[in-house]
Amino acid sequence: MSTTPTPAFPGGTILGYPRIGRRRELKKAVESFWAGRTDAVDLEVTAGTLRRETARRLVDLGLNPDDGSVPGAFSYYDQVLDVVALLGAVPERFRDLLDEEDGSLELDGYFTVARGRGEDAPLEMTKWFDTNYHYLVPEISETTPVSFADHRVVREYAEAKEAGVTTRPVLVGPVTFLALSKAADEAGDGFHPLDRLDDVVAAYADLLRALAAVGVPWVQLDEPALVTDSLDVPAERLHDAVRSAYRALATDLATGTDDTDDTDDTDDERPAILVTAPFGGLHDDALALLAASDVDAIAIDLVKGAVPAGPVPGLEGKTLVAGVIDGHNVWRADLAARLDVVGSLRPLGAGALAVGTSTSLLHVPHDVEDEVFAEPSAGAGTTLDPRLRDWLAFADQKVGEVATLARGLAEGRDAVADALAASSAAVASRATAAGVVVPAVRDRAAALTAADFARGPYAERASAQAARLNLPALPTTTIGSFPQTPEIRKARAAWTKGELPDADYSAAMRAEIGRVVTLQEELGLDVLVHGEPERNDMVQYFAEHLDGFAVTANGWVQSYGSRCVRPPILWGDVQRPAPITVEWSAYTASLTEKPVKGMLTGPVTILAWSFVRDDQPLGDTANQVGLALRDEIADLEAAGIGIVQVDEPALRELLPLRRADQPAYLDWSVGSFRLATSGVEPATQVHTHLCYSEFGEVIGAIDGLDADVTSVEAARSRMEIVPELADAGYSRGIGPGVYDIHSPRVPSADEVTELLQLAVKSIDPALVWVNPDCGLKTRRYAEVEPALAHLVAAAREARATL
Ligand SMILES: CN1c2c(nc(N)[nH]c2=O)NC[C@@H]1CNc1ccc(C(=O)N[C@@H](CCC(=O)N[C@@H](CCC(=O)N[C@@H](CCC(=O)O)C(=O)O)C(=O)O)C(=O)O)cc1
Ligand SMILES: N[C@@H](CCS)C(=O)O
Ligand SMILES: [Zn+2]
Repeated sequence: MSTTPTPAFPGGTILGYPRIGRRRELKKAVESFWAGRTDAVDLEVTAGTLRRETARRLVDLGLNPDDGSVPGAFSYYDQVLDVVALLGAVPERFRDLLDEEDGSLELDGYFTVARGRGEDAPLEMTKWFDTNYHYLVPEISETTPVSFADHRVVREYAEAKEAGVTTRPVLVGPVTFLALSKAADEAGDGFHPLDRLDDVVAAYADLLRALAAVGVPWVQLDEPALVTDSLDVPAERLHDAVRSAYRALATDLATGTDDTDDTDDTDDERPAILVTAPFGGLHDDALALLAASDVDAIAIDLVKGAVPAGPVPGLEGKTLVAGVIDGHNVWRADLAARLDVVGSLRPLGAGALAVGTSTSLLHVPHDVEDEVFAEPSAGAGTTLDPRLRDWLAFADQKVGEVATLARGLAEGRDAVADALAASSAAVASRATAAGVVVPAVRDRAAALTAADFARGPYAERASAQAARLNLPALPTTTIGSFPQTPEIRKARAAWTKGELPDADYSAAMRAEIGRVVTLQEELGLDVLVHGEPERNDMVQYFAEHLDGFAVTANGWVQSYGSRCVRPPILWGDVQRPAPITVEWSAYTASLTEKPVKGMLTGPVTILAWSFVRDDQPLGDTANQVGLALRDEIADLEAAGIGIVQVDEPALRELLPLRRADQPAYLDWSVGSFRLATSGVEPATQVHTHLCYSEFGEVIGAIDGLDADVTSVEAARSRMEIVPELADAGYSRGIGPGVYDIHSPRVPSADEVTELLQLAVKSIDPALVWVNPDCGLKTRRYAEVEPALAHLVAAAREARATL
């Protein structure tokens, strides 16, 4: 039984912090290691410096250096992969990478599991709850090795301690780890990774003993699986797992023999345990279970989740960490209102309350002060409107907010009265600022009718498009982007800095488009694209050209591994001051006789990959973006572009984690896409593209988009989605990806043929298009050229057999 060290984290805490570095130092160090320019020691030195600087920075920002309030949440690549490494739980194909003595994985091996090796595919990547962060999916079977193999967490604690900060190691919890894993190929029928819970928990217990042995006061185990009901595990099974895991970790390991002992020499078998449940409301049953367990603190998300009803038996011996500062968006909080929410937890009967963030701060940029604030200027526009400075809170500002609220909780509101007043004033100034509400935008949205969301019958569209486009059976195309070469990036970097004049930059991009068109013609593709060289990112680019958005200079957020994005900030009503893509598409069309596909990012994806305003329903914001895109599509059509693709890769990502909330989401998300695309003539062909997720759950919505052609990621799952779509009655064009662009591997023509045959077996071949899984921006030409040549050859061969 634990005697709880209450109150925990009286100065407030955060659940995690960005780890890529303020200037992407980790990204650069990791990529330089991969390229062989530096060795593992160099990388470890850079990472160590970054970790120490982070710990000290968090203390400077107000977190207590001595009581485990500072999270130790570093990762070289991904926190789920870190647990795979902790346990040595790698798939069979990577077992040779494990150390023969202790089953651990060296840094090189760790990256190999993440990135693959020759024919050995890396772990699959998928979205982390409803964020734009991707984790690696562990593959577990009855025989996967599981032990406490890697002591990195212990070493990193010692490193921070040495630098004067007592950190709280952060790990994905055992239940979430297994709930998110998939059964490895060799697993028997009916096996679920959770069948290995006892083994995994035993390894975590060994880790906790090792942490206790070096005096770690607190450990954090993240269990976001407990906020969703849409995993493939029944809630009862998850709850049984929670009961069993935390009995073994919290009850069966002794702790608290002497909480006042500040030496490292105790009889504790484990540190105090904080279990967190970010990204939504914790299931009532799970809260009850955790409260009844012997864990020492529970963190709940009070941004996405509601205040639970109380009292909750068992909480009296625990600290409840109130996640009132939003870890997933960038708006400065109304601190007085947030303090009220903390106060409203009193009826739950917790032994103590602490202030925290709703999620890790991994999902927001480092620091507002890293931005350049100036009146909007010409050029690429990474300066921020000075008004935004006062409205925003990135990770560092959020730590300050947590510290202020904690002080208010401990000492009373008067102690922080000035800070509360300043935050309320900032929130109020945002509400009334010019551009936040634009009457013309509101009037246009209010005048919409059902007719604005619908096109004419598909049969009529299909025949008009066939007559106009005159395409062969199994038409070939690509998803839009071609490789973003170092030359393109260099030119854009120079242009952004003002070192390359607009005309020269534009000429460089046009030259690139010319090369991409020539290549596609030589390859024999049927529908051509311009290759998107002018886009830094498929969302940021549009945000730069729409009113109501701001973009940052240094607001990098990790998307996966070393890849980062700078999510735009959607702060006001959205409108399109001028056409965005028309000039590029029209120029492309002037270079070829083949049909050219215009390329836009859809409203849902623009919202999903931006920091969105929180002062109106997301559906209203989506319709504003939808209307701006509708105007863009009308202009493309007027410029003679006969095919327009509107990408919605994030349609699945924004799907609410609770099933009850999903129908309303699907309604507005599908609606905003239809609003964007329904203004065109029947002869204009609308494509959409979906990737990065399992789309089985949104099959109905894919049909509801009413696009003439839908391309979907399908190569790795071997066309799994095609029969699912056919069974659901989907009967418009479908382009299941036949080239897995996530891998440097070049598929042979035979492999492409095999995938194509699988597709045409389960759906009318007249509907099938031939394309890669996604855009080619992250690949190199040396891979893309042969892969596309094989794709075209396979399509031609298949045509002959139809
Ligand atoms: C499709 N995906 C996307 C998601 N979210 C988005 N917002 N965008 C997406 O495309 N989510 C799901 C997936 C995630 N996938 C990816 C894939 C690839 C990246 C990626 O490559 N990111 C790049 C940064 C891209 C970018 O913003 N490029 C800019 C700036 C480039 C840069 O760093 N320039 C250097 C100078 C370069 C030089 O001199 O050579 C600099 O500024 O220092 C651009 O092209 O202008 C990355 O590097 O991580 C992300 C998500
Ligand atoms: N048109 C985009 C879609 C990515 S999801 C591209 O090709 O990169
Ligand atoms: Zn894609």
